[in-house]
Amino acid sequence: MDSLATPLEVVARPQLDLELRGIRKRYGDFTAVDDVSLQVAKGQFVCLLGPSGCGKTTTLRCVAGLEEPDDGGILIGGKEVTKDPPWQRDIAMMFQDFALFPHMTVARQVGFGLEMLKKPKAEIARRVQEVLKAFEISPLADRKPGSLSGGQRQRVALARAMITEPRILLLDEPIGALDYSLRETVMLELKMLQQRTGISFIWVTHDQNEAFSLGDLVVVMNHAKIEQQGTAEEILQRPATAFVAGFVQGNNVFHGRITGTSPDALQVETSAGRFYLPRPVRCTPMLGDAVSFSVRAERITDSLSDRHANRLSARCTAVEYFGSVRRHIFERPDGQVLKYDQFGAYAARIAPGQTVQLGWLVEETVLHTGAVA
Ligand SMILES: Nc1ncnc2c1ncn2[C@@H]1O[C@H](COP(=O)(O)OP(=O)(O)OP(=O)(O)O)[C@@H](O)[C@H]1O
Repeated sequence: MDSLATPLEVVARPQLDLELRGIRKRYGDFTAVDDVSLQVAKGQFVCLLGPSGCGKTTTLRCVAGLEEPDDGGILIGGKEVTKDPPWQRDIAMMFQDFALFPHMTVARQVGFGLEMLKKPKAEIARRVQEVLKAFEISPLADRKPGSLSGGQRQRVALARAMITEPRILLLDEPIGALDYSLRETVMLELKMLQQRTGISFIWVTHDQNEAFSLGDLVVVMNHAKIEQQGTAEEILQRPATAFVAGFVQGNNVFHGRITGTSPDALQVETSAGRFYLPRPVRCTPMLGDAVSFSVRAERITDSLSDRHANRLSARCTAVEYFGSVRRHIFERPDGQVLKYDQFGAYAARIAPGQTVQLGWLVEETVLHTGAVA
């Protein structure tokens, strides 16, 4: 076995489908993936989420064996594969453009992976029939990709990827090319398929709705690094960094300095005023430290009581109605913009132009404590 570039001992952990140990990939002077570590449990649905260019696809290509990392190690099913070619890894890959072969029939296309593995012809024919049936594309068996709709092409690409029953399916923006109207149905189907087959999915997307509704584990990347990984709820409710808080929908992010500490609270001075935060358990910020924190738009209220220690006044500049929520946008003279969401079924109370006192509880304020794995 090749030794890993990291000094870590290789310990087989068969319960993990995938383990990345500090992988790094450079193109000349540019680092596309920087010290990325990740553990994917058996049958997990993992979404790599982040803005364009943050390194999601490069990470996926390293797992696939299409790129070789400069440092770090990759284990699939407990076996080190860092230098193995793609076909020796227990994976399959599906791309955004589906990468179908234009001159091949659907049936041949779907069986291609088994042909490459030199399986007997009779076995290939039987498996192709089964898989075409499972993906409800049997009537398309003799058609070529050019005559298929986007949704049909997507099914063919998926059937082709899954026929070899890989341990891990790598999907790069797999529904990015589909109409919006189709996406929700396809997402639900894919989630059910993933759960039924127990194959781990590593799904790259820049769409947070996709990531949060599908992923058992969501990995947020920025500038080649992992900023935070966790469940959708952990990331939405406890963003670890100002980047994550700003990237996911619905957070108000503040920057300031610590001006007071007590055993259970921190006092932070910002351009929008003084605010109070629960003192974190795992780190001890010091007086004068620069910090950032956030509060979610639905945690804010304009019905204030003595309990709302965090308050500010701001002018409403816009109200947007989304059905389930009514979002108010506020601005302050110091430039701080604030989002305040009300349950959409409630009657409108605030109109653009009004200046309103807003507040939230100390315990609803989240201090960003840095990258969290
Ligand atoms: N072969 C290459 N040579 C040079 N730079 C590259 C190469 N491949 C990727 N990069 C750069 O590495 C960075 C990360 O690219 P990557 O495709 O992994 O990002 P991404 O997060 O998947 O973005 P997107 O969502 O736009 O696909 C980008 O700045 C990209 O230009």
